Amino acid sequence: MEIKEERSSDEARQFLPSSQLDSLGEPQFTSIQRIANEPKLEFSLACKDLVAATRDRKLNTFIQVSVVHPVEHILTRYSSTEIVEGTKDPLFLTGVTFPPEYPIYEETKIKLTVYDVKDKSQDTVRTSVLPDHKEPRADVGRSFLGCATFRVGDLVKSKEQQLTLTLRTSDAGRTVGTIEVNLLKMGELEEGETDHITADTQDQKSALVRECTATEGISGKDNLPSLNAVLRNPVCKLYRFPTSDNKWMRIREQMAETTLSFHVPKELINLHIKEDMRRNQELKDLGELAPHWDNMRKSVIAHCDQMLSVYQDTLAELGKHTGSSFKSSCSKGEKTLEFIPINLHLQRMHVHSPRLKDALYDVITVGAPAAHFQGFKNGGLRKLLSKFEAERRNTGYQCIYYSPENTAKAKEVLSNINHLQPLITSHADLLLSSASQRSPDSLKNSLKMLSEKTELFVHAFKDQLVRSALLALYTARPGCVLKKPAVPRNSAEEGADAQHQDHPSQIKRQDSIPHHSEYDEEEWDRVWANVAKSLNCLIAMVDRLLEKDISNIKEDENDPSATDCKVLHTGGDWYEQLYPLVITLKDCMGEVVTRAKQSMAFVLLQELACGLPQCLMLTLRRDIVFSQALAGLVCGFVIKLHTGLHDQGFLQQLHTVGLLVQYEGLLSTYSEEAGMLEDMAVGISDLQKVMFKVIEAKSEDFLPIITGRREHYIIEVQLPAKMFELLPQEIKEGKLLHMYPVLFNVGINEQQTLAERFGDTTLQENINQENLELLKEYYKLFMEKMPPDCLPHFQEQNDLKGLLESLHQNIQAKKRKNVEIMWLAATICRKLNGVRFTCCKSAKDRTSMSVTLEQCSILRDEHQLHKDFFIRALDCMRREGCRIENVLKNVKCRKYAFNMIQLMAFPKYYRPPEGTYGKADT
Ligand SMILES: O=P(O)(O)O[C@H]1[C@H](O)[C@@H](O)[C@H](O)[C@H](O)[C@@H]1OP(=O)(O)O
Repeated sequence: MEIKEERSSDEARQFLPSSQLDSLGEPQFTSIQRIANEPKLEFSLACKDLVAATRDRKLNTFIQVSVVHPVEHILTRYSSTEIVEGTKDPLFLTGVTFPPEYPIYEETKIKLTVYDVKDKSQDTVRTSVLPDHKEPRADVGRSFLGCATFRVGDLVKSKEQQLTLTLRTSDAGRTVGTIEVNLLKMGELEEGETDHITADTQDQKSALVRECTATEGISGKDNLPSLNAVLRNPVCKLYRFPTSDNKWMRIREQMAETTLSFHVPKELINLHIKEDMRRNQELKDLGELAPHWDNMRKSVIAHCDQMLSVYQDTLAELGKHTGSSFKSSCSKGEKTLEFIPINLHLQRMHVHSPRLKDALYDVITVGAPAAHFQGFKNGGLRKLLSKFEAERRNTGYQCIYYSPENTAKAKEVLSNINHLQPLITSHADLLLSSASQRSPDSLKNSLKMLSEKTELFVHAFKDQLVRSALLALYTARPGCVLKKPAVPRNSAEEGADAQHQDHPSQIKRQDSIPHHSEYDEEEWDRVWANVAKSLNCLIAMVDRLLEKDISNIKEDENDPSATDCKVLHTGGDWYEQLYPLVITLKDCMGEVVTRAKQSMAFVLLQELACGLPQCLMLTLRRDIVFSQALAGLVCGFVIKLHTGLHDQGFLQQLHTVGLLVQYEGLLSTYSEEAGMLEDMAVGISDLQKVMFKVIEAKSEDFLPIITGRREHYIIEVQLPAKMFELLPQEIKEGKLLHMYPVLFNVGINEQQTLAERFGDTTLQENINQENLELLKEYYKLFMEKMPPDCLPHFQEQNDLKGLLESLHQNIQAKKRKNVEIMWLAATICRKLNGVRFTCCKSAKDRTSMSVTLEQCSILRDEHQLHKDFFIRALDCMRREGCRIENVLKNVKCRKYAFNMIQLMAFPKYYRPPEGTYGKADT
């Protein structure tokens, strides 16, 4: 029989014979009845009276689960249980679950093979992909005990929902015990069913009682289309753990990749290309410049064009990418995948425990957003940006220094112009068409819109920066050069900045051209004020026309015979009277636009020229890091929105306060990872520039839409009409939703030991301190804006206050590898309804240790996991759970990439179980 190793549900299609592939939707096999979006089949396993090959040997067993296809009889290795030590009656905590899309039918057979593990560290079969031997070799750390096969239909139709199978040796001869298969129904559990099993091993001391209670479905089948649009290749695991009062709780662990890994970066690069093309055009449109400035412009444009082609090439490459929707850890240094987040996944724990409501705990796991291809030789963004800014200030380069704030302001003014000018033009045209139709209401409306937009437009130029830049540009025109800086009165660049706002000293003034004293500073005021004046004229004219109209109507009421000729006469008048005023408004606006655009483009020219080519490389680096961070954030937001749709408190919090987004970083502050942490800190902080908006989907394409520019992005998340209806009015009306990202980092590996002993940990300390302040600000806002009883977890305000205080103290304490910081920050985040992220370099090894620890700690603290089973639960999740599958899909090997030295350096609960770690090609 042919053997295959199960990978993902997508690949599950490969297990079907080609004749079946076409009929996947309508198989000729009997499908298993199930609830939409719920797993197809779930069962738990236990063995009884196992017989060891040699007497006196205590058995350490696990079961390997394989699926036999009904037609082709291909055997697919599907999953395994954990190893239960020292008993002939093992009860396995790891169950088996088949996700909704898995091709499994009543006719499908399942083979259960029991192995005895002799040496856990040598348990290579389960840590790598090897064919199943009919007679497994005993020299690989385990030996075959026996196997049994059953038909899925027999299990689902059995009266007791249970099968007891005889285990036989492979020659179908000797009986070596029995296996009990218990069907589980997570969504619709029966009341009062109990099953007492007393374990006889050290780990299974307590009497285990299985009891099921009815549950409220929380997976939300209505959410399917819009959630399915972003989630891919789910992996699903099932466990049952005892509670402190000897009941069973069931845990479904899920992990899925997301199409957003590629969608968001592609959208973003597209926007960068548009933004940069527009900027390059604006530089070209600066008009005639003196030779010094013109050469500078040429050089800047050449560099910018080069950079533009880098973005275009990357986008083209990403366009070719098909297949998997995640970037593996091995691809982190690939140039064409620079913008894609590493190993981005949703990690979900669904808890169904007796007497408690079902609960979902989500963590987004992703590699630290960082520019791996550019490398970390000179550090990361945090250092690079401040170094660059300091150098730019201090070098006497031949250009004018504008502070980062003023450069950002210039970009904002340009963006406002580009946004408002077409709007004003179209409202002005609407006004004229209302006039020609002689429609008073529509005239009033279009005038209202026109006034609003024109006021915004006029307001956009109030900044002193525009004045100072206009003068600077004036002096940069051909023939005008100055000895002295051309700083106008009340310059925007005050204090230190003003000293640097200078022209190249070596350029001499030519006497034939105007001195800056000849510059008419008031001219700009006049041009600018003309827009407002021409708007006022329009308003006055419309008022007059409308007044006249009313008086005509009154007259008509007295003399109806005069109506016809008046309508004709005054109708024509309206358009004719307004037309010249509209043209004047457009002309005045055009004049302002030309001047303002050129002056602002001149500011941008300085920014670029001062730091070529580093500034473009830094922008690229920042874009790369931001793209990775944004893909994760969008994924986190979409999932949070779907799970919180029925929680009115959360929705209110979302639009009144905003969303807390908490990142747990596990990077060390030593060597390259310090650079990664610097990148990550900037990338996360840049997420403050992002706002979300929820819109109703008009088609089946639910993917988010991104608009904006580097300083400010809006992400429109689409929901189907039925779900959109559930939102509060404010969100439905398009209220922008704010993000509050915070990062807390605690390095835990051997590199961090080095940093603590011989290096420097200030980077981590500073980041944690800064982000604590941000978290406190969010908490303050939350307390001000939200009623105290609005959150499900928010029973005691003091709770949160105490946690924040404790976090504060732990950060101050500067204790080594203080993982308490992470637990506190994560708990605060959950209590504040935030989105949780966990990141290390690749989100594969350390992240897996951390999320599994977090899951088990939640089970202990919130769901009464029996304290004796804490470590066993942790080991189950690490050995057979979603995260080892994550390792497999990244490096094609089921081993966490830790060696003994690394392990010894980890805090105790971050160490994986024996046999699950070792050398792997990462
Ligand atoms: O997922 P990570 O923890 O970043 O993986 C690390 C691992 O912790 C470390 O022990 C190993 O030596 C590798 O550096 C892993 O990183 P890769 O990015 O190479 O997977």
